[in-house]
Amino acid sequence: MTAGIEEFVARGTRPGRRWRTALRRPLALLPLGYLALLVAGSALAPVLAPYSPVATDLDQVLAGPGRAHWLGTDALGRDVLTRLMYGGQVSLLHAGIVVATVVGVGVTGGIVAGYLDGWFDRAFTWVVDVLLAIPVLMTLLVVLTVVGEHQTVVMVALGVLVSPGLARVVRGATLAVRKELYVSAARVCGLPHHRIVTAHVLPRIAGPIIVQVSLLAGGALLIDAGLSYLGFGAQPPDPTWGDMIAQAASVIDRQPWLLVPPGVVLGLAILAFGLLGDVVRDATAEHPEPLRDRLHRAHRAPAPALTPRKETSAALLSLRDVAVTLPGAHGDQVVVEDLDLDIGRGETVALVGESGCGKSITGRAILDLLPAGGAVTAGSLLFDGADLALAGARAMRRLRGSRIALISQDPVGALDPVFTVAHQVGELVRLRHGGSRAEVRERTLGLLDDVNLPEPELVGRRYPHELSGGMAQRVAIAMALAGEPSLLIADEPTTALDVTVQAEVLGLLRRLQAERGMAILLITHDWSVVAGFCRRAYVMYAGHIVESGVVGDLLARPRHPYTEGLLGAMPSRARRGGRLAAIPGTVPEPAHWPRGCHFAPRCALATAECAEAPIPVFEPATGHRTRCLHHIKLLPGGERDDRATA
Ligand SMILES: Nc1ncnc2c1ncn2[C@@H]1O[C@H](COP(=O)(O)OP(=O)(O)OP(=O)(O)O)[C@@H](O)[C@H]1O
Repeated sequence: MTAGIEEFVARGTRPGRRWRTALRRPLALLPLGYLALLVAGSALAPVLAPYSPVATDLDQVLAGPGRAHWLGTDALGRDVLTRLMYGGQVSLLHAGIVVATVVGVGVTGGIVAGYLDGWFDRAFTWVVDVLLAIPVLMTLLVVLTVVGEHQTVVMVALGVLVSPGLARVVRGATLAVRKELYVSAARVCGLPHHRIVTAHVLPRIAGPIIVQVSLLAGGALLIDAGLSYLGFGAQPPDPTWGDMIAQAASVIDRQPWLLVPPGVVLGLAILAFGLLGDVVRDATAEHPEPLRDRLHRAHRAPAPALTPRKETSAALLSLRDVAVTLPGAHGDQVVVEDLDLDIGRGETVALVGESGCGKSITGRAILDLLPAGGAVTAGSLLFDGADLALAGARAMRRLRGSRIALISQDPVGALDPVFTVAHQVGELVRLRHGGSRAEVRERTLGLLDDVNLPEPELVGRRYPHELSGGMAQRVAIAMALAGEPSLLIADEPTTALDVTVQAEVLGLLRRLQAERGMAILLITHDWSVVAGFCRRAYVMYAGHIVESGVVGDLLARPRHPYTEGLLGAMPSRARRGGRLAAIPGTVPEPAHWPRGCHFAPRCALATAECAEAPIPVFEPATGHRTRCLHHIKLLPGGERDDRATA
């Protein structure tokens, strides 16, 4: 891609620039200019208006437009232009109050509810539903009867009454953006909530909000005029546009012209707000969706040689008897149970198993990023000696991204599509290390260079949709490294990449781990990745760790039928010309876990006692554990040194 095209793409995708360009179009300039004229005319009325708004001239009653009175006079001989200017003060102020209330109540509430989810969202949705059931006009009339003379209160009440509709739209939009991987990634990186909302959520939902608010502003002007028309607005002799229309209507048979100035001014103001909304909607609609299905570049590179790993025995992360519960269709459901897992400093450990076994949920439990309603309901999660389960949300936020980082299987989705690579990496560098612009830039480029991105400056200027899958994963790794974590959780980091790029990314992770002494928990279902990358592995099945040990031992002497079945399904282990062995059946949903061994219904070795009670953990060899009653049968002439550890 040439620099010119890149510049064009960048110009086309950055929301701020797109909006500025959109707002410079004639279609936008016209309503903007008109509204600016109205605001300036009203604000400067005391200086610019030719007469006093209440000055009467009974010799000039119902005069048409002329030199003395450009827009004529009303039934009391008051200057129409002057009253239009002063009337604008009231009408525009009232519309402003309604809009401010809607933004304060509806927009802010909708964003907070959609972003926080959980009990606040449920309570907010309930309140919104109740408010939506209240008839706006009738309630407004009641408010007018009670506090009619306090127009500000009336307008605030109107704002509150019309807020629920917008709150729902905003909540829905925020909820959708919140589920985007790049928002989760921002949370994993430890960005504070207010920064995530302002930098990553708001830009994505600002379009619909502005469209709705501009339409509401026009609607508020109309309602305000309607109330004045009905005599509920500001009291005479103060002018309002609605009151001027009402007075013109009463003398329409004597001077029809009198209806034209306030009618046209009001009508054009409503039209201007509507047009502005259209322009913003068009600008938003032109925003291209990120191209997530970009082709990955395949480079024919030899598999990187294994480099020695720095490993020590001291446990950095130690999980004991951990249980995780998630909300299910029939109430809370245990999805991870009785889980023990250790990772030493600088160690690379795999968590391996089929889809749906609970690997990702385990990773998310460590990061305190469980789905809404999920919780660690038993056990301890010690990280560097401190229990994460007791750490509290604030401490976890500080820990995420700095001491523990995450990379996921969808690197493009983990990047915010509206910011450049350098902006996103730089944001984390600034958060973690502070420093001047130049220092942040230097560190950012250093990180991009560290992850082997060619021409870091050029890549830094790109947007996520301009990256290949491999490049995006390198950027995600650079972001994870920004806080110099001591533990990196890599959740299927190479699943979405083609084989050659997979090898490059694994090689990169291996180099970074060796250089930085960082521990890695690799979540995967791919034994070839485990074999080439990890020292130890935990095999997970239906919420249980069923076997763990040094990878070489697991590959050579699996002690659980599930591990044996998984290894048998590896293409590299299949006999030439033979069929791939597959484990019959599928992983059961947590609601259908058997009482005893979870694997029993799919296991060829299962006996009646497997189904009777939970299976204890055995340690047939030092450091090699299995949750199988029949593990001896897996070794011809099996060893008889079993010790139950649980
Ligand atoms: N947001 C959620 N709400 C309720 N249940 C969930 C949620 N996410 C996952 N689960 C359930 O938790 C269990 C474990 O899922 P998890 O995603 O951890 O599996 P996994 O082994 O990582 O699989 P995959 O490799 O497909 O991600 C599954 O039964 C799944 O249905």
